[in-house]
Amino acid sequence: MSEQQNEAKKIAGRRVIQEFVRDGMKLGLGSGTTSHFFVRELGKHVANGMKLTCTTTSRSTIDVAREVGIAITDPNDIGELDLTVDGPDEIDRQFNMIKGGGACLLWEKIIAHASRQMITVCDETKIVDRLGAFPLPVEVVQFAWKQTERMVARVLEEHRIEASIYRRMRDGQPVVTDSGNFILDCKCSAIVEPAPLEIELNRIPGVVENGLFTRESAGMVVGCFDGSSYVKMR
Ligand SMILES: O=C[C@H](O)[C@H](O)[C@H](O)COP(=O)(O)O
Repeated sequence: MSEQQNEAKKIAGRRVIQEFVRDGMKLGLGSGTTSHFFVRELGKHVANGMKLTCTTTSRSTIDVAREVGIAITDPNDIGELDLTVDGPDEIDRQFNMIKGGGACLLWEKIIAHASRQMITVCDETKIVDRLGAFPLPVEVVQFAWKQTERMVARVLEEHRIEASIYRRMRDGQPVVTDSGNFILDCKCSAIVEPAPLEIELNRIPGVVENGLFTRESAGMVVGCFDGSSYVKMR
């Protein structure tokens, strides 16, 4: 990842705080490198006295938040959130996203839906004309995962999507999510109709959640390589 891209992520995070975060809010903190830059920026405001009640979308974000002095509330004890800020792996101009490159999609979707508003934070490289270059993650229970994989392949085929599906591995071991599940990464041809695909994948027994987020994002805050940023609302 280039230094320029990291800088664009930081710029976007600062802009989110400026435009959307207010004292007293209940916030959902997203996962991944972009969200972590945002959390680190937020830590500076908390250190300067901003009062926030925060919960997170992954164990990794809990660690980053604590590191920068942000207390984390159990999601069961927070009620409805005002705002969740989270990053995509890809986002199109209709605000459809692929998420889950860091295996956090399930908690991310739960927390996004627990919030009155979700804002996407990203650098300009994440914006695409059509979803599908980034492999679509599907979180599945461990039991009979190869059967679930066959059913995922069938649904993708029904959507006329050519796909290669791989169980995600790291250091020779299957990746296990924060909820104890596996991830199937689906390297797809272009995803033309993400909204029905999102629903149909989730109808498969064994699928816990998939990385298509077609309804959640209310707007995007984009950091650019030239140092500028912009906000686009749905
Ligand atoms: O599971 C991970 C999340 O969906 C991330 O928010 C997503 O992968 C984007 O991560 P990054 O900001 O590192 O590109």
